[in-house]
Amino acid sequence: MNKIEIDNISLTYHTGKTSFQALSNVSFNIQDGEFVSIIGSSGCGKSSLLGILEGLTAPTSGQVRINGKDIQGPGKERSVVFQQYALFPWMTAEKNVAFGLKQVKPDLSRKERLELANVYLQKVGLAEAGKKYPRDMSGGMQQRVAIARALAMDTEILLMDEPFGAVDAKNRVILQELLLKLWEGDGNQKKKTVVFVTHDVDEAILLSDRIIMMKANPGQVNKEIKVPLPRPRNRSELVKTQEYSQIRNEIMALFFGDIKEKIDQEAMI
Ligand SMILES: Nc1ncnc2c1ncn2[C@@H]1O[C@H](COP(=O)(O)OP(=O)(O)OP(=O)(O)O)[C@@H](O)[C@H]1O
Repeated sequence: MNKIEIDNISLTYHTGKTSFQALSNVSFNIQDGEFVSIIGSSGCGKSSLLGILEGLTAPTSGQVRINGKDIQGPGKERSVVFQQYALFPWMTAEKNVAFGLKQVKPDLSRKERLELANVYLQKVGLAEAGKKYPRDMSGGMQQRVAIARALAMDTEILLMDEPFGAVDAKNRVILQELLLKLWEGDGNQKKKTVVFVTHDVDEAILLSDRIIMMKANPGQVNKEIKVPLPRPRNRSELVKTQEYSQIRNEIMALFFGDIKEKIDQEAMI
């Protein structure tokens, strides 16, 4: 079943007298419970597309349907994790997580919200950090809180815009493993539909069922690439397989094709 239908989306930004077409005729569907990454060179419109899925940006033309209905703005079935942790600095970790719950589970009491917040902080390895403020946490810890907040909201769809882009290499690997473990679950829970924007090819292959490669000027879908690697996935085993190398090589060739013109132009300057 299609969870998300992106139907011929175009987006033009207008700034003063100038206009810029960021997206052109973007169409693809995302299945219920599918993990889809959007990847492509800088400026190809990945964040713009995610903003449209979030409901904060209206496309200039085209439609996005979720569960078969046109979206009219942000909705309770979607939660978002950004690159910058977007935590409220004046709230403790548990209150940041509980705040997200207030919007989607208004029937819970304050005490119940804080309890649930702590359950999710525990899931992301922050059982002891509930009373800490963002200023007292590392970037990696803050991003765990942001993930806990999104997961605690228990929305059907999780939109993630380069969520590990601002953390160091070691924490990036740890957070990728954590997300993979939480999303794959133990096979008994219903999987969330995830749309994950990244620049990192290996991250996209490790996590995704399918990768949407975009290209720039204007932003459009270049190719959809299936990632039929078995789950649960193990990074160290995966990278040794021929299938992994094939997918990686295909993506790198597409990337290079997209940026070659720019490299050639700069070489002539
Ligand atoms: N509010 C805006 N007004 C005008 N132009 C914009 C606006 N937001 C984005 N753009 C332009 O639209 C294009 C796509 O931007 P977007 O941030 O969606 O790309 P991206 O693929 O996410 O880039 P990156 O990987 O660098 O984050 C870029 O050229 C950008 O400069």
